[in-house]
Amino acid sequence: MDSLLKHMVDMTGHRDHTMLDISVISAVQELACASLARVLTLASVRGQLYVRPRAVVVAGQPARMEENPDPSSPGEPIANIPALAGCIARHEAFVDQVDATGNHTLWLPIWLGDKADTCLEIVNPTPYTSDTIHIIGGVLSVYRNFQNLLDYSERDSLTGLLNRKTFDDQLAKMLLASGAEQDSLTLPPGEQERRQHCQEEKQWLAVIDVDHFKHVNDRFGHLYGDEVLILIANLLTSSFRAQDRVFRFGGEEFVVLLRSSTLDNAKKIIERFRLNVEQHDFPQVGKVTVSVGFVAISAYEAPVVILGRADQALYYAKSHGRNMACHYDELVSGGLLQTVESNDTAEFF
Ligand SMILES: Nc1nc2c(ncn2[C@@H]2O[C@H](COP(=O)(O)OP(=O)(O)OP(=O)(O)O)[C@@H](O)[C@H]2O)c(=O)[nH]1
Repeated sequence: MDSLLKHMVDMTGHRDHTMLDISVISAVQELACASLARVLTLASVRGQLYVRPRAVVVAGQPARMEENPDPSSPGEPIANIPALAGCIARHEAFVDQVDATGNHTLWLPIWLGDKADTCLEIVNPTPYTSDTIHIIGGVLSVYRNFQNLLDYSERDSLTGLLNRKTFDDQLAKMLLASGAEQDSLTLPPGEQERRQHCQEEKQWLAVIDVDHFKHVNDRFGHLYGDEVLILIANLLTSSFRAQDRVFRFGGEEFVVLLRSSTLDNAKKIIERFRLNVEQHDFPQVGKVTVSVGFVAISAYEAPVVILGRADQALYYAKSHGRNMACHYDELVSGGLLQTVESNDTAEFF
């Protein structure tokens, strides 16, 4: 009982999804004396469910996050794990399967209404007692409630997108990850040149602003204005990829962090979104357009500098006709934007 309480205190002491995941699998692994426990993400892509591990703990070792080896892949099709696929299809609380080596795998989806986007997987050489399943079920209920609470504090209440506060945390994490990656690269002779020729995958930041939104509010009223923002949030979510992150920054401004993309792909994805908005028929309001400014994220630049550059490209789009996406570096190299270095940051004129 002491151990259970200790885990509950630990779980509810976090303000971060990653730490909460680490904390829940550590608790479950210890309470079930499991050889392995994982937190799985269940992602729906074009109507198909995929499974991807996001945290793992092996008995005797500390829990750790699982890096996605291929960010462009949504994971393993759930059809490859028939027992779990059946459990999800039947909306069951758990399913237990014994494999050829005698190991028992217990899957417990975290249901929120009729949707489960997280599942716990616990592997054990011996069968689970009903007491163990009961205790784990209780831990998972606390986990689910706490996850809900974290979601609520991280999201914008109108659109359901991630909010500005979450953006600061996620950008800091992205900068840390890309800094570590860049530092670990010791390029052999010739590789530097080769990389400059082929397009490198980078992280990108895009700032999106609805054009003439004040006019929408003034002409149709705030309720229709709000509906436009919700529909644009939906178009953002459907136009960008599952590994990208979409934020409402406030008002009619949105920010997207695009992960691991070449310049050509980043352009294509952003342009696809801009066109999706242009072609959408907004009820009552009719046509709405957006302007976009985007820039590559560098681990060696302060967040305020990166954001400032994307804003400058957005400002350029706004003042040159709107309904367009502008790439900061292209504007600078084309002589359309000028930067002057001052101290260690760049300023614009
Ligand atoms: N309906 C609604 N309107 C909002 C919300 N937040 C901000 N606004 C409005 O968004 C409008 C933004 O107007 P401006 O900053 O002048 O920009 P704009 O009219 O889009 O013009 P450009 O950006 O230059 O194309 C203001 O009228 C704000 O009141 C919101 O949550 N809901």
